[in-house]
Amino acid sequence: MAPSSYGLSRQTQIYLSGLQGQRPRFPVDVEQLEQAAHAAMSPEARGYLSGMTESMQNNRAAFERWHIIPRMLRDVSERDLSISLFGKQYPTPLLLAPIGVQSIVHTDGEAGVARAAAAVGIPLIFSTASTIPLEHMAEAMGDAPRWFQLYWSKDADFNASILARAEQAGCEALVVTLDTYLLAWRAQDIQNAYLPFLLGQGLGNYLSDPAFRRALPRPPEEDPQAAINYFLQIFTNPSLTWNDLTWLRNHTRLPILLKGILHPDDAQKALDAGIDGLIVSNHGGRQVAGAIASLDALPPIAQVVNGQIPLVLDSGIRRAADVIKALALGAQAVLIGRPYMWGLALGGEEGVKEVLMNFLADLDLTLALSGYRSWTEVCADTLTRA
Ligand SMILES: Cc1cc2nc3c(=O)[nH]c(=O)nc-3n(C[C@H](O)[C@H](O)[C@H](O)COP(=O)(O)O)c2cc1C
Ligand SMILES: O=C(O)C(=O)c1ccccc1
Repeated sequence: MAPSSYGLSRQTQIYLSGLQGQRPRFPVDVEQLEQAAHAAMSPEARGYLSGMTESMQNNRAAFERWHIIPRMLRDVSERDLSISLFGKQYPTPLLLAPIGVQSIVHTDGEAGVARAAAAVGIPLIFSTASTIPLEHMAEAMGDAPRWFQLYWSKDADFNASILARAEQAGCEALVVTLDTYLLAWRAQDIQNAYLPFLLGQGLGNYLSDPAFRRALPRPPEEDPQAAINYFLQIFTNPSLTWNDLTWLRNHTRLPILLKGILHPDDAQKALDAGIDGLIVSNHGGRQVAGAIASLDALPPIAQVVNGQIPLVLDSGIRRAADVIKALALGAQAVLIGRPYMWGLALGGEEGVKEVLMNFLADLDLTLALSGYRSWTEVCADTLTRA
């Protein structure tokens, strides 16, 4: 992979545009970006995207308890930000988290995010709960890398069918989300009595699926309500256990990552089951109020896993320094969630692109200024406890 120059070229381009009187169109500072995006959204979409605020603050506090100790005079003129996962090379350790119902914040929705991810070169994880079918997102991305996230439903035929479709659409890995087998008590959504599926949003993969359609009394075009009801009936499956993972292995050739692992004993169970990777995540603080911050869960999990399989972290990644902290504590990659949705809410596809290009520039410069040329050099010594 070519040495990185994300940072310097982006800075130069922005400063030069400034000479022509042009300023960035969207807030560069991530807190201001969030505020501006919140102001641009409907109260229902804002409530849905935010979820539970106290668990999110817990995630942020965990990042703030670690500080980077920059190192000097180490020739960082050429940098390589790339990583390799499951035998594939990716340009940076960033991927876009699977986020359902993107259509509620902007009409560009999933297609806009897919085009932006492909343009910027950050792999995208398709959510099962996308408003458009995964094939449409794949088409919008050309050859750019994508993974698929599965909400493991009660309908085995649908599960098998959607896994085959994801493989067919060029997804390179399968993320199985374990922490959302019920939707949490989310006060804002309950207050707004708002669930996007009831309005037909987020059902693209279901309505287009032959197995799902076979289970309906009439086609969804004739009887949308019956389709929504069936979706609500099968969407999640709280009866799953570790034994069910064999079914998955028999239905996909892709590497399997489990998303939502927070306890080292669960990490051990995943290793015993022959799982290929873990996503250490508390679902962006959206499921269990008072859950451990994912960054705090990472070191004990990294100890158990001991390099046997890749670890990915999400929940609270907001800027480059957070990525360095996660990698120093044992992750090989991270997922960005809400920040790209804020870009989408403010500027559709262009907004997502801008947020991601700023993130990459920050990542390149912060890695260099911390004294590192590549991720292999980042380790426990990189950080100190605040
Ligand atoms: C609006 C919204 C929808 C989400 N939908 C999904 C989903 O469909 N599948 C999934 O595995 N995770 C979903 N997540 C969780 C994200 O994948 C990710 O774990 C979380 O957003 C990361 O935290 P961050 O937003 O702080 O970066 C969703 C998160 C949000 C904010
Ligand atoms: O809202 C969520 O956090 C989430 O994961 C989800 C669940 C179902 C459909 C879409 C998103």
